[in-house]
Amino acid sequence: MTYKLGLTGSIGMGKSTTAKIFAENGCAVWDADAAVHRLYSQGGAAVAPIGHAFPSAIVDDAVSRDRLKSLIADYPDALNKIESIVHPLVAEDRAIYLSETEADITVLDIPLLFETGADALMDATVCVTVPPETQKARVMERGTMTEEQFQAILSKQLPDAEKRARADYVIVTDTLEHARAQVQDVLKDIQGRRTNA
Ligand SMILES: CC(C)(COP(=O)(O)OP(=O)(O)OC[C@H]1O[C@@H](n2cnc3c(N)ncnc32)[C@H](O)[C@@H]1O)[C@@H](O)C(=O)NCCC(=O)NCCS
Ligand SMILES: Nc1ncnc2c1ncn2[C@@H]1O[C@H](COP(=O)(O)OP(=O)(O)OP(=O)(O)O)[C@@H](O)[C@H]1O
Repeated sequence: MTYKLGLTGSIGMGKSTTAKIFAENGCAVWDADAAVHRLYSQGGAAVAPIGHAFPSAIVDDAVSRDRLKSLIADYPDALNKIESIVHPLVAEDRAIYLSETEADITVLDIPLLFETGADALMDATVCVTVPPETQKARVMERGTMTEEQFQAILSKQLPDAEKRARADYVIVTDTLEHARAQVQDVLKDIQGRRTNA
């Protein structure tokens, strides 16, 4: 059975970039945000239930993220309702992926790893981190969110310090070289433990 390595970190901390480095080192990667993109697209399983709860969120038979973001800005509680629809569908997508993968190690990029209790299903966990000023600058640089939207998402996430305390491994994503070296250290450690087990 594949070794399940849960990868988390707050918004903009470097999960996707670090997941890519794990993939370059031979790991399979399942990405929760990418699963949400599939679920929201035409024919995706979230389109009907989101449309039922928020008819204005549907554009061209798909869930519009821009419409969702303005709904959340107007009604902050909308995010809880969206989560209650989306999270079970994401968990189903993950279970199917895990049952089919033949990789030795699978990295599961899950922003809400600890918040949703998915950490209990993992063999080990990794938290990516940078100082809060760097985090905010990186998110704002993308230009996809207002400061209010950033704060709304941040307030839904476990604080960075708590994630770091709970994770088995911490990777500082200040530079790519540093992140690559730490990914290799994590993989060496896991492989060592598996051969000694
Ligand atoms: C709020 C939405 C419309 C924003 O879309 P947008 O494309 O601008 O941003 P993106 O999806 O890339 O999210 C940016 C960051 O915020 C995180 N995030 C998204 N939703 C949440 C949430 N409900 N709670 C905490 N963090 C979240 C993402 O994981 C990511 O790290 C979208 O993220 C969404 O529909 N979220 C609800 C589904 C969900 O809970 N996803 C989290 C992973 S399962
Ligand atoms: N090790 C690193 N060195 C330098 N820059 C990095 C590193 N890791 C990530 N970044 C930069 O930080 C930004 C956020 O990274 P990334 O998209 O990987 O974060 P994320 O945690 O997946 O974000 P989100 O939570 O919004 O999905 C990007 O601009 C990326 O280029």
